[in-house]
Amino acid sequence: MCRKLAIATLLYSADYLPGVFALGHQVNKLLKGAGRKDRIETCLIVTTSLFNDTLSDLAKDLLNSIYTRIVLVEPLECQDESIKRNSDNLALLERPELSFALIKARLWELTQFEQVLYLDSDTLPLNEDFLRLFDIMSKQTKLQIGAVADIGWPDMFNSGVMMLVPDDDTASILQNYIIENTSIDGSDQGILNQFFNQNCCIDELLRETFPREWVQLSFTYNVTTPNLGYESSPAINYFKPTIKLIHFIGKHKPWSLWSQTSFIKNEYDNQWNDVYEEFQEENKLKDQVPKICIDDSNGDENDQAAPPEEPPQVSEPAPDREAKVIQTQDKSTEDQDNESAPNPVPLDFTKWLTTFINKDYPSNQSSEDGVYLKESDDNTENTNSQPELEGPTDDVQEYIAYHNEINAQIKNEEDDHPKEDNNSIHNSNVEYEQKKSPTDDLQESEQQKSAPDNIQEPEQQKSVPDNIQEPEQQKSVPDNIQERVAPKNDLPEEAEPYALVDDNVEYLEKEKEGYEEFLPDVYEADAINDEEGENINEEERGAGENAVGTSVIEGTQEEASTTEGNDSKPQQEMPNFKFDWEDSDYLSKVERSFPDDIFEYAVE
Ligand SMILES: O=c1ccn([C@@H]2O[C@H](COP(=O)(O)OP(=O)(O)O[C@H]3O[C@H](CO)[C@@H](O)[C@H](O)[C@H]3O)[C@@H](O)[C@H]2O)c(=O)[nH]1
Ligand SMILES: [Mn+2]
Repeated sequence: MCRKLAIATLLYSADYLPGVFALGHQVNKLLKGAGRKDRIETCLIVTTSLFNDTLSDLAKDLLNSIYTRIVLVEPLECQDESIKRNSDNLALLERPELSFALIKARLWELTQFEQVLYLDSDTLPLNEDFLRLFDIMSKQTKLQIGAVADIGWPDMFNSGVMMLVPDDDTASILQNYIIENTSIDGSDQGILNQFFNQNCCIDELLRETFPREWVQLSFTYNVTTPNLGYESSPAINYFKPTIKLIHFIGKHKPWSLWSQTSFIKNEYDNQWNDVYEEFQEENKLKDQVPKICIDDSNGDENDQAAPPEEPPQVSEPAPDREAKVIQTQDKSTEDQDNESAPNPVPLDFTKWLTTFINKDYPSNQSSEDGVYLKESDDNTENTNSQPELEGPTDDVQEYIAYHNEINAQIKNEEDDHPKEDNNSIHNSNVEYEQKKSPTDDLQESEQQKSAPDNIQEPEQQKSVPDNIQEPEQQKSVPDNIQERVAPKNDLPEEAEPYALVDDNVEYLEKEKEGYEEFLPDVYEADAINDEEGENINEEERGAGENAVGTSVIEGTQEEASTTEGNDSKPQQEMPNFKFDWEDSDYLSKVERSFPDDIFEYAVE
């Protein structure tokens, strides 16, 4: 009998895409190395509106190539109420963007799998040994969760790495529990602990009958960093060879500018960078996605070019999609002579976002619209829910607004300084994109016919509607809630979200000619044909598999970095990339809601 296994991660905002890319890339590599690529699926849980409305075709294409299954999910029912209820606790965390992480509760809806290893997108497995979790927890029951103690409160688990058994009943009960209870930390970690962790049952009497169980795993499966408490601990040296996975908790992720420019670098940040670099190289993104560097002398940014002699692989100019992809390369390719820039930063958030976010999205939306608001509108009758979604919504709006502003700026600069035509393909694409008209949209719609097989994979099509139409789940929701538009009704009959996916892919298909080389070759339609044969029946799954690894310990190693790659070559004269608003008091207005990276980037 086959055990259907998956490694899943989550994405509900575009700024975590680097994490999702790097993680997927690394997991694929390790699965391959372990000879388990055909036995364990890689699954991305992504919010429908983010995927359909916000991500660029390039981003979707990459995600499709990395993950064997992409599951589009709608916000939880009563998300607004839950977020509101949790807002005070979440404020203590100072991480408003995490309000939406409650959507992790949908992981238990992935009943197409018998067991799922969930990994936050800010995690990085270091070696194949992390796959041992499937062995350690091979007898896991649906009432158990396997996780590592959190360093903040070790009687609770960290929800960035979780072994779970999907189950409709559990999913339904959990989602009701979320509706009715306030999370300790205002987000998923708190509420999942309250739901699964016996330690969170502070009434001794009730604890006797606590129905679920946290199975504590070795810290080496989820070594969180930064971890100041352990920073100078010799334990890190002792346990280092046993560490299987690193988790970059907190506001600053390895891909954020703060991390990139910080003098103090964690060696694991560097490892993450290596993986991301490799991902880019394998997918030929280096020529597609611009970089910047930070000029330390004046704080201005300067673009680092993709080599102009290696333009995208097309000789014919200007399909729409390509134009989108190339759109931001104008700055980075113009006037470039391939100098290696000092202090290269792998991700230019501004341009990076314009590459991976559907450029049409912001311009088609009113400034009041945002990703989260849109989702909220889709799922509730309450159209005034935006204040409750303040954090993420504002963030998304802000960076979309920012992104528009940058585009406008770039365009102005182009008008002022017409490009030298040493990159005619790029330039023509840019112009093409900027001239994009309604006619182009018509052309796009013509392209929406046959999607590639991988997307039409029936299982994948099934996954969302099945999950969302789960009748028990509906039943168990209180009446007042049920009257609200249930997610299943918002996912108009299975095809609609996929129609959108297909549209995008279809769009790719037509353009594929120019991108063939670019398209990664890692997609495997049938990832699970598993004969692992462990044949574990539900009943046989005894409780209390105390999967405890032997060693529990360790935290972080922060190391002063040798600022590698900092070989300051003289900068080429670059257009002034400082914006008017930088001299105004604009930043004082936007500081509150800008994502860190962008804010830091702007300040610098
Ligand atoms: O804007 C966001 C924020 C989060 N995520 C996803 O949600 C996960 C959780 O967010 P993260 O920033 O990783 O949270 P942590 O800093 O790791 O904070 C802790 O607290 C969170 C809230 O309880 C838990 O979700 C985490 O697992 C736990 O490690 C991310 O990895 C992403 O997969 C997004 O897609 N977009
Ligand atoms: Mn995390």
